[in-house]
Amino acid sequence: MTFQTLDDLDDGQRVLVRLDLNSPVEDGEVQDNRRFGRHAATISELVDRDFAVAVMAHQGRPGDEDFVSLSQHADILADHIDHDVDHVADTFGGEALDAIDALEGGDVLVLENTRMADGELPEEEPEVKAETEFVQTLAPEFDAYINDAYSAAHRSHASLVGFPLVMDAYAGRVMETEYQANTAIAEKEFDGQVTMAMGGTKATDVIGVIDHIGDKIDDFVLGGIAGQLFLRAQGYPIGYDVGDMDLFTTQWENNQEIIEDILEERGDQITVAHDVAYGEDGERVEVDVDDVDEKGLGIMDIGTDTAEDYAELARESDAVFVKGALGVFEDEKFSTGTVTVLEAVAETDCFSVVGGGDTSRAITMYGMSEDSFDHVSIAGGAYIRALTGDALIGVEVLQNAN
Ligand SMILES: Nc1ncnc2c1ncn2[C@@H]1O[C@H](COP(=O)(O)OP(=O)(O)OP(=O)(O)O)[C@@H](O)[C@H]1O
Ligand SMILES: O=C(O)[C@H](O)COP(=O)(O)O
Repeated sequence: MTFQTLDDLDDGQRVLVRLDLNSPVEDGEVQDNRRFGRHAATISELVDRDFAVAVMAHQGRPGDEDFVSLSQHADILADHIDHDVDHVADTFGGEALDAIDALEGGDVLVLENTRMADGELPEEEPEVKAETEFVQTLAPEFDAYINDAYSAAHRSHASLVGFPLVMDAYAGRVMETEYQANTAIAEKEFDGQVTMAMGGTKATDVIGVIDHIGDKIDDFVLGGIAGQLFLRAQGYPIGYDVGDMDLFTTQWENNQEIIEDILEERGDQITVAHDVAYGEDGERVEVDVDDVDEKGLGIMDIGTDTAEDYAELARESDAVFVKGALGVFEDEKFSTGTVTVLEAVAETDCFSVVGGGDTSRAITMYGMSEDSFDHVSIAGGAYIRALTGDALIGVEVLQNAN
C-alpha cells in the first residue's frame, strides 16, 4: 500500500474528507446502513484529534428518486458518532465557504450532495477534474484532503480524483481496510485451500473474477443466476427465463461462449449445484439437477445437499472469498444456500472476505456477526472491480499523490 494514511497526518488541521454515504432512500427517507457505521470510525478519530472536518459525499444520480440532499445523512452520522454534525445546503458556493470558514477544531460539517454541484460529473480525467471550479475553490480552504470512499473509488469524479492532484492527500481508515482486504486475494499468500463462493445476478461479475484470479483460487463454488447459467452450459435444462423475466436469456446470449470456454479450461476448479430449490404453493421444493426436466422452472436457491457440500469445503479452507448471494436469501425459505455457507465461513478460522452490498446484508438479516469475518466490504462495484483486476482510479490518484 503506497498511499499515506491518517497516521501520517499531524493533528488539529483543517481537512476535506470524502465519504461514501450513498444509501437506500425509501419514500424520501434515507435509510441508515453499514456505510455510516464504518465512516463514523474515521470521523470520530478526526474529531478526537481536533481536526476541523468538512465532509463531501454523494447521494443517488441526477434524475433518480434517491437523488436527495445530504441533510438527513448529517443527522444519521451525528447519531453514529454521538457528536454534532452540521449540514450546509451548498457544496462550494458562498454559503458553503462561510460555513467552512466558521469551522473550528472538533467541528464536523457535511457539504451538499457533490452530484448537485457543477464540475463533479461527468467522469473525466483527474487532470481535468483538478481544474474544475469545484476543486479550485475548495482546495485552498484546507490543509489536507482525505479520501475514505473506497466504495466510490471506481468513479472519476471531481470529489474523488481532482483534489489529490492539487493538495496533500491521505487515505481514511475505511479506504485503508477496504483496500487491504479487497486486494488480499492478489497480494496475500495462503498455505492451504482457497475457495471462492459466487452467486448473485450478474454473470459478467462471476466470469470476470474467474478470468482474473482463476490461478489463485482452488475452487469456485457457484450459485445464484450465474450458477444456473453454468449448469445450462453443462446441458441441464436450468437457467431459462420464466414468464416475462429477463434474468437469463440476454446474459446467456452474451456469455454462452465464454462460459463454455471457462468450463473447458477450468472445469476442474468449478463446482455447480447438484441439487436446487424452487417454489411451489408457497413452499420450498428441492430437486436433484439430474431430475429437472422442465426448462423454465423458477430456481431460487441451491439445494440443501449442495449447500452442505459448499459449507464443508469452506470449513476445510484457509481462505474463503464470497461475492453474490447463492439464492434469493431475502425470502427465508430460499436463504439456505447463502446462510449455510456464510455460517460455515463465520465459524471457521479461515481468512474471509464477504463483498457486495446485497450479500453482506444477509449477514445482518440472519443474525451473524460481522466480527466473525475478517472483512465485510461495504463496496459493490468497487469490490468487483478490485477482484477482476480493474484499477480503481480514486485509489490510483491517492497512491500517485505523494
Ligand atoms: N436464483 C436466483 N434468482 C433470482 N435472484 C437471485 C437468485 N440467486 C440470487 N439472487 C439474488 O442476487 C442478489 C445479489 O446479487 P448481486 O449480484 O447484486 O450481488 P451483490 O454482490 O451482493 O450486490 P451488489 O454487486 O449489487 O453490491 C440477491 O438479492 C439475490 O436475491
Ligand atoms: O453505492 C455505490 O456503489 C457507490 O456509492 C457508487 O455509486 P454510483 O454507482 O451511483 O456511482
